[in-house]
Amino acid sequence: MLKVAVIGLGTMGPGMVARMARGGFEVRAFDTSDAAIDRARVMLPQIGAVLDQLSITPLASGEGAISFHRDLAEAVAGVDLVIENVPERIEVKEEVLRAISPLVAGDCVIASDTSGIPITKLQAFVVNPRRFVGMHWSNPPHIIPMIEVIPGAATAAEVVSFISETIKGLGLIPVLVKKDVPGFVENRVLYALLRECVDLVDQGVIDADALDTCVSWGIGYKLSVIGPMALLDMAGLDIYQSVSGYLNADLCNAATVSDAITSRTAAGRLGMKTGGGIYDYTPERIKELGAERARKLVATRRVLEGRDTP
Ligand SMILES: NC(=O)c1ccc[n+]([C@@H]2O[C@H](COP(=O)([O-])OP(=O)(O)OC[C@H]3O[C@@H](n4cnc5c(N)ncnc54)[C@H](O)[C@@H]3O)[C@@H](O)[C@H]2O)c1
Ligand SMILES: Cc1ncc(CO)c(C(=O)O)c1O
Repeated sequence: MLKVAVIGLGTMGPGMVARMARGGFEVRAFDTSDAAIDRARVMLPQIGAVLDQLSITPLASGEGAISFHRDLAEAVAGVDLVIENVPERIEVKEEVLRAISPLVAGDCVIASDTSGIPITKLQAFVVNPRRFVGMHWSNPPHIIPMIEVIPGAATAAEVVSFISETIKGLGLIPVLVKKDVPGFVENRVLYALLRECVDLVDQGVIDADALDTCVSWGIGYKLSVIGPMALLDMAGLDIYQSVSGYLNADLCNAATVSDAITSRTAAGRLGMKTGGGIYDYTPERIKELGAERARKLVATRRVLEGRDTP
């Protein structure tokens, strides 16, 4: 049985912990915050119910044990894989990786769930960079099956294979990112899209809720079935060439973050986690949205996997 430690139990942690335990791994869950540990404990049953709805059943050998830890050495002792999952600030990741690295066995693999900090940069913070790799999950991690695998400059080929096979062994989908570029692939695409969306709302081209409807029921819906490269062939490369010819130069290419975002974060409006961001949320509405989105994501995934042919 694979032994895994997840370091950081915030937005991503509980779903990762539950998903790997469901795959039979022994999972050690660590956070420096008691509140985060308590929240993760509370979330596990509801995450498990979503995994049941996805027909992601425990292996015959049963679900892996989950243990919670406040002592880092205890959390990572004897594990095969450590997943660093702390805030997306390189100074925090450096501190955590430098703390973890001397505590693990020589053959232990350390992976980062970073959203886009180059793996080669993070490799500088561990004793054995050959055993360090990017393992970028997507939110919500217990539902989205695709995980990016990103080798850094020093990552050993067998470590890439190990992580890819581990992901496959969970019934998830590893995608190899061949070059260690900032943002990897998923977030480069997502952030190009988000930059354009924020700019369109900033310019008054469309209201925020109408933009969400436009993208979700237009390209979002389509891309869930037809990937971008396949879409080019469906639309016609001649159409893409003609439209790009006049549109590319007009797209947002801002190198800075919109004031609409920076003013909100400065005011503490971070989104659902603070009760308001682009939209406002009550605790009840957050719960409603969480359940509704999980239900819809589960139903969509079941259809995409061919489990529920309507
Ligand atoms: N939120 C997303 O949509 C998403 C998706 C994929 C990947 N990621 C990436 O995953 C990582 C974690 O993201 P998140 O959204 O879960 O962050 P988060 O801020 O929600 O949670 C971070 C957790 O780390 C804990 N923490 C802080 N310092 C710590 C330390 N020294 N040791 C152990 N725990 C510590 C915090 O208490 C918190 O519980 C980031 O690198 C992020 O970019 C985020
Ligand atoms: C806004 C945003 N930023 C990063 C990520 C993943 O690293 C996500 C996501 O997983 O959905 C995201 O929505």
